[in-house]
Amino acid sequence: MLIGVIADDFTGASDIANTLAKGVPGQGGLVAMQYMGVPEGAAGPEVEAGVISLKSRSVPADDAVASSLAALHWLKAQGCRQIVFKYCSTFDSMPAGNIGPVAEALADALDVKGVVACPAFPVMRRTVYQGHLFVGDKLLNESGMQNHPLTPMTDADVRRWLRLQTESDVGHVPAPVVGEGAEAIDAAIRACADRGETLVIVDAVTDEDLVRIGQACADAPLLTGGSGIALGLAGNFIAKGLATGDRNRFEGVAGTEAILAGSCSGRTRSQVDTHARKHPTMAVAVEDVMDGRTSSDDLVAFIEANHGEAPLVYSSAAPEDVTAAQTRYGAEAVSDRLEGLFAETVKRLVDGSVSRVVVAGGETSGAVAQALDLGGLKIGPEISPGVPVLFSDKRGVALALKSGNFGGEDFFDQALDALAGEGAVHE
Ligand SMILES: Nc1ncnc2c1ncn2[C@@H]1O[C@H](COP(=O)(O)OP(=O)(O)O)[C@@H](O)[C@H]1O
Ligand SMILES: O=C(O)[C@@H](O)C(=O)COP(=O)(O)O
Repeated sequence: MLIGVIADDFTGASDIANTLAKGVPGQGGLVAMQYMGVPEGAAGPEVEAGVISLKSRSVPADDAVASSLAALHWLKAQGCRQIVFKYCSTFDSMPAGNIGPVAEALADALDVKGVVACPAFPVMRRTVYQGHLFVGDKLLNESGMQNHPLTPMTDADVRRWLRLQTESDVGHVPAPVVGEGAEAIDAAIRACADRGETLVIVDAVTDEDLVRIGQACADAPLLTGGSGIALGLAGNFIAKGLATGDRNRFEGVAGTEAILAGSCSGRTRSQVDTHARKHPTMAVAVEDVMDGRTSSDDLVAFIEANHGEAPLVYSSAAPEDVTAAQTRYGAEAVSDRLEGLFAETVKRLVDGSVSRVVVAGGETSGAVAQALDLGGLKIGPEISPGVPVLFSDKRGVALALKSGNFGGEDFFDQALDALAGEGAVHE
């Protein structure tokens, strides 16, 4: 294994696994495998990029640090030369963490300072400029992310947000330096390290910026960021002759299907509305779940009654409804119950006949994937930017784990087709 990734959620893990597997146009990428938590045995010898999915974004900081260090330990034991800590391109975190504490703990363990921190993902219009994170032309805190149910992002200055979470000061490499190229970036990062800054926010507005940053960090033991931070990394290993540019092949999975949405992002809610115009959908009301009137029996029955019709169950709701539910029952209690409901539902469906599963929402995907005994997931073709086909040889199941904010309007149809081996849009 050449490169090891510690991802703080499951959709984020498949996002960066996709980047590493896609690699460089014309040159190919790395043989990538996504693991659900820290695996017990050793990785297969063919794996060049191992991506460990943790559910550490919204847990207490100490727990996030402990699971990330366990992941680091396993990845180092597989021979990884470079580690990436992957978090969300919208920098999802609370003022108390977990991005800062985990990144600093990994840096300490690897004895390194001047570690890049760059959430930019230009293809999804997340850019970092003057240390501020934008979604399209909106500052992060005006992009809708200020309403996130678990990690409301109320400050777009990621240097200031990260400083709330870190022990040492946070450095910054501005866009003009990034534009100068790998050498200038490397020198600027070294200067930050010399000042004792453990983490360094690096501006990036385009994919080319990210490739330059990746090249500057070819020998860095640790990088942190969104999936964009990996854009140049597969190429570094291929250029050194350490990787061949091969990737997994995927033929498609036949069988019945289920779609579950627990994301409340604007994008997912709009995808749900679009899907509902053509397919059977079931809305899951929080109060019915909390009061025990809706259980996995209802969801399983609905999906099974609509096999072949792309059935969708969703709890996705508008910000005012989310706030009302959280005020009434408590945010953690609502998330726990909904995630538990989706997890139990999928477990029962996959134990039955379902073999194509699409999930919207990072935390929701984490709960669902943990409930299934999937083993390592191979990375197949890209369905939509940041969302690849995943397939489990162990269970004969193909999945798409979609970040709430990712995918086009007809994502759910597109994903089911791709899981069947038809019509994946990118290679
Ligand atoms: N109607 C709802 N009210 C309150 N919380 C909800 C509702 N529906 C889903 N949630 C919770 O909100 C969280 C959404 O997070 P996540 O699944 O990561 O989506 P995203 O990818 O958009 O961040 C989950 O914990 C989910 O259980
Ligand atoms: O970086 C990203 O935007 C995604 O890979 C990601 O982490 C998404 O998280 P969720 O929106 O919670 O699914």
